[in-house]
Amino acid sequence: MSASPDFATAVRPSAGDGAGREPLLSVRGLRVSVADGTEVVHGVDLGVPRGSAAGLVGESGSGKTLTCRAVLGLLPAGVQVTGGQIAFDGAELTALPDAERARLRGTGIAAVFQDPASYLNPSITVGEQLAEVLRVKVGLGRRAARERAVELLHAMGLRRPEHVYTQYPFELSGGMLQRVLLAMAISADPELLIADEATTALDVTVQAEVLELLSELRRDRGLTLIVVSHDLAVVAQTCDTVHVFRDGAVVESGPTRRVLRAPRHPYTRQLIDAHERFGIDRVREQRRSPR
Ligand SMILES: Nc1ncnc2c1ncn2[C@@H]1O[C@H](COP(=O)(O)OP(=O)(O)OP(=O)(O)O)[C@@H](O)[C@H]1O
Repeated sequence: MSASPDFATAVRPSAGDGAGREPLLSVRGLRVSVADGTEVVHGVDLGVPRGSAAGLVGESGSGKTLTCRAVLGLLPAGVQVTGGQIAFDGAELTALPDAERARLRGTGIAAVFQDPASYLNPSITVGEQLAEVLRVKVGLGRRAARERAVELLHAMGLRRPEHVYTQYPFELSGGMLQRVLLAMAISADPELLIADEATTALDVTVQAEVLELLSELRRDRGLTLIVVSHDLAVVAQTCDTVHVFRDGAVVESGPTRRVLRAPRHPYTRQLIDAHERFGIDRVREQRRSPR
C-alpha cells in the first residue's frame, strides 16, 4: 500500500473470505543455536493465518522470544538460525540478504516489546521520534510526517495528541509509551505485528486497554498478530490460536478455546493450573458465552 496519509485509519482491503485463512507466516522446523553452539530452539513449527492472532505461551526461557527474533531477522550477536524455513507472504526469509530483511522490518513485520522507554531516545520528544520513523520508513516530508505522527498518536487512543507529540519519554506513563511504540510499529503499515510481552509491565487496567487496542488494530486494519506472553489470560483475551512452548519446542498448538478448555499435553494442563489463581477460569467462562 502506498504512503497515503490516511493509511493508519484506512481499512486494509480484504483478502477475501477464502484467502483470509492462508498462512501469512509459516515457520517450519526452526532451529536456533547460541554462540557456544548449544541449540535452544529445536524444530519449531508455526502457521499464522492472515488476519489471525496467534499466542505464544510458555515459561521463561522456552524459546518464544528467539523464535520471534528469528522471524524478525533480529537475533542477538552470536545467536543464529541453524535450520528450518521461515516463509512470510510467500517469500523465504532465511534466504534473504540482510538489507532485504532490514527493509521488511517495519514495512512487513513489526514488533513491540516490554519496556518501551528503552526503545526511545530520552532527549528527543516522542512526536519527533515518530515523525523520524515516518520520514525514514514511509518517505514522508517533514510537515507531512508531523501531521501523520499526530494522527497516529490520536489513532492509538492518546488524548491531546498535539501535546503528546511535544512530550519527552519521561513525561509519559508506561501505557502511553507503549501506545507511542505501537504508533511507530504500525507507521509503515506492516502486515504482521509481534507483541512480545508488550503489556507485561503495565498494571491490569492499562494492560487490558492496550490489549483492546491490539484487537482493534487487527479488526480495523487487518493486522495479523503474534502475542507472546507468559500469561495465559492475555492470550485468551486476544488470540484465536495458541502455541505452547516448552524447552525450545512447541508441545501443543490449537484453537485457544480448545487448548484452554481441553488441554492435551500435560505441560499445558500444568500451565493452566498455575494460572487459575490469576483468573483464567473467568476468561474461559467469557470465551464460552457468545458476546
Ligand atoms: N543472547 C543469548 N545468548 C545465549 N543464550 C540465549 C540468548 N538469548 C536467549 N538465550 C537462551 O535461549 C533460550 C530461549 O530463550 P528465549 O528468550 O527465546 O525464551 P523465552 O521463552 O522468550 O523466555 P522469556 O519469557 O524469559 O523471554 C533460553 O535458554 C535462553 O537462556
